Amino acid sequence: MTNKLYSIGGGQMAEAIIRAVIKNKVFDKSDITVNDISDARRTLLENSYGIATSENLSNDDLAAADIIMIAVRPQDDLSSIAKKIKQSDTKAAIVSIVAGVTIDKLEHLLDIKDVALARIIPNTLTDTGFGYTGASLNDHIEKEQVDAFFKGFGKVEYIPEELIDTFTGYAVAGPNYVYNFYKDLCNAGVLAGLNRELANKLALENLKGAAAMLEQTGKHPSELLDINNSAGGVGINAQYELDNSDFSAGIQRAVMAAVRTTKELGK
Ligand SMILES: NC(=O)C1=CN([C@@H]2O[C@H](COP(=O)(O)OP(=O)(O)OC[C@H]3O[C@@H](n4cnc5c(N)ncnc54)[C@H](O)[C@@H]3O)[C@@H](O)[C@H]2O)C=CC1
Ligand SMILES: O=C(O)[C@@H]1CCC=N1
Repeated sequence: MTNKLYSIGGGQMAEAIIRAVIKNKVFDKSDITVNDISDARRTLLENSYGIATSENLSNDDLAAADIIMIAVRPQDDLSSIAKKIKQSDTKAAIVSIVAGVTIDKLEHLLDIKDVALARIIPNTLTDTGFGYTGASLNDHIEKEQVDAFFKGFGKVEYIPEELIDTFTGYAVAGPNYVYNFYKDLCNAGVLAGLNRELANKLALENLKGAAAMLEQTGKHPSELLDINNSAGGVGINAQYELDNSDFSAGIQRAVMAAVRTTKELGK
């Protein structure tokens, strides 16, 4: 792929995407430019990845791009950014990674006739090859314009836009729930008397192994729990305490809060 990628915003998520697409040879570093208002971010991106950066949005850069990625936060000045994109007369496909902001709102802000637009929600697992990006396309973009780019930083699931906030709170915030579970499991091991290193190692192995069991067997977790919990035994006693706690509802409330916040941020 020899296209040019121009990212407006070079924060944590843009950096993770850029690192992956360079590593996976979807873009050459010489074909990537990042515009960011932060001196510190521009310096870090130049030094770490050898890509070009710019402090201001230039018409020439925007016009030369094949893909323009909007990677600022929902609270940032999207309106001025959209105006500058329009002024450049660019023919680039616009890809927004901004959580919560709808295609309708983006089309309205950009005010470009038949603009080719994708709203995506990338996953932070970009370095691992795991993690789905959720992508919704408007009526003027061809999947082929962006598919290779999206696959350059993980897996992609094309979904109707009405699902994208749910996808964000559930799947994109998903590693957070797992990190929390891992943290608490490790602490439980330390509480029970294992040293930190051993507790962490055993918990990580179990996370990977349990995921592999779910994937390989295709069984519902309740079936696997039935195998593991012998009558009157260790597992069923642990199960009783989990069932008697806020464990299930806590996870479900957290996901619902994440979905709700995604919707609120986009307003
Ligand atoms: N961090 C995450 O896990 C995920 C983030 N996102 C979305 O990605 C977007 C960026 O998130 P992060 O990278 O985490 O935030 P961040 O705060 O690390 O990055 C935002 C960057 O935009 C720059 N910026 C702000 N206003 C600007 C402007 N007018 N012109 C140019 N640059 C400007 C800031 O200096 C900063 O470097 C957000 O909209 C977020 O919803 C989407 C999926 C996951
Ligand atoms: O918390 C955040 O801002 C990002 C956006 C979606 C998931 N995490």
